[in-house]
Amino acid sequence: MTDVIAVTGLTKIYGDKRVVDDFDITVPRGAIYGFLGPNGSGKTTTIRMLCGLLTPNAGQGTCLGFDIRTEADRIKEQVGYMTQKFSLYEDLSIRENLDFIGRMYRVKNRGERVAAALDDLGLANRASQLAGTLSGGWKQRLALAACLLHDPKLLLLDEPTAGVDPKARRDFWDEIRRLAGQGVTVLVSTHYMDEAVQCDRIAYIAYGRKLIDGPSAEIPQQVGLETWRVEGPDLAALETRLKSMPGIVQVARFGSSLHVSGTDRQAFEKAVNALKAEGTHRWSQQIAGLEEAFIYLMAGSQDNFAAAPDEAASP
Ligand SMILES: Nc1ncnc2c1ncn2[C@@H]1O[C@H](COP(=O)(O)OP(=O)(O)OP(=O)(O)O)[C@@H](O)[C@H]1O
Repeated sequence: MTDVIAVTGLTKIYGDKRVVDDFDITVPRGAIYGFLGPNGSGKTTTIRMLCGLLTPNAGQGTCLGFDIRTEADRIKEQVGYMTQKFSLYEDLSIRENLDFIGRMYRVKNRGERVAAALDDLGLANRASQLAGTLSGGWKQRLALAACLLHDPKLLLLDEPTAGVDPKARRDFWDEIRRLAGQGVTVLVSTHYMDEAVQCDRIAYIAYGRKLIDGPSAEIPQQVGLETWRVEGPDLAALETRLKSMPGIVQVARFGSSLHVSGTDRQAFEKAVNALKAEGTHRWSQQIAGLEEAFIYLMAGSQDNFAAAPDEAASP
């Protein structure tokens, strides 16, 4: 089995709303697969269908070689799922939480495994502390340790670093890469661009529909942005002007420069050439990166609660 996840047509309907609509995904073994999209776009619902926690209204496929509809129990045994909200018991100690998870998964040599996890975490001397008293970064590390206790082959991480400081996020990603190097497959949802860049592949979802999917290095090309970088005086005023010009679809501030993008080459170049002719700023052509592509996609779909699905069909 080379594909750890292979599903097609996944659909989930709540009331009259298709919160996940005809979703396909293939995740190869050992990949770090980024799952991006605005709030309410259906990422959590999809993750839950993939591991058999939710039954889809339509669609089929396998996770870890097991049928997502009929073999959910087998899938759950081999998946480590880190939920968006801290899901350990705040009023149990760190050790009690790990021990409880170990029991649930019938982990062999449980005492040793829990002790090793506490050592790895650097929490051995605080094992009796209540989990609820840990800081956000430590809670996240504990949650990751807990979902690794049974040696899962697949990690499903739902916004694991939300609200965590940059150092803790970096450490977390070092650990994710180490695990992927050992052959663990990782599907991770995130809103952070610096994390998206670290993924081998990315799927972008809005209103339950997949808008784009590919190797992260190829996403900017798929989005098709032409980009220029502008430096010079009074960028705020220039930004306002640029935003009102036809052909310009995005103006993003990057430090002391603006990255100006368009998708219709002719209209875009006409706008850029008019401003360049004024001679007030330095213009240099830029290859659009994942960051520009991501800002563009996010801007096009904003928050999924804010508009009707038909308005989100294209970014
Ligand atoms: N049990 C449910 N009943 C009704 N609607 C639901 C249910 N679960 C999720 N939804 C709706 O489905 C949509 C997708 O939610 P989901 O949590 O999957 O999105 P998400 O992309 O994970 O969002 P976020 O980034 O905010 O976590 C939302 O509009 C949500 O309100």
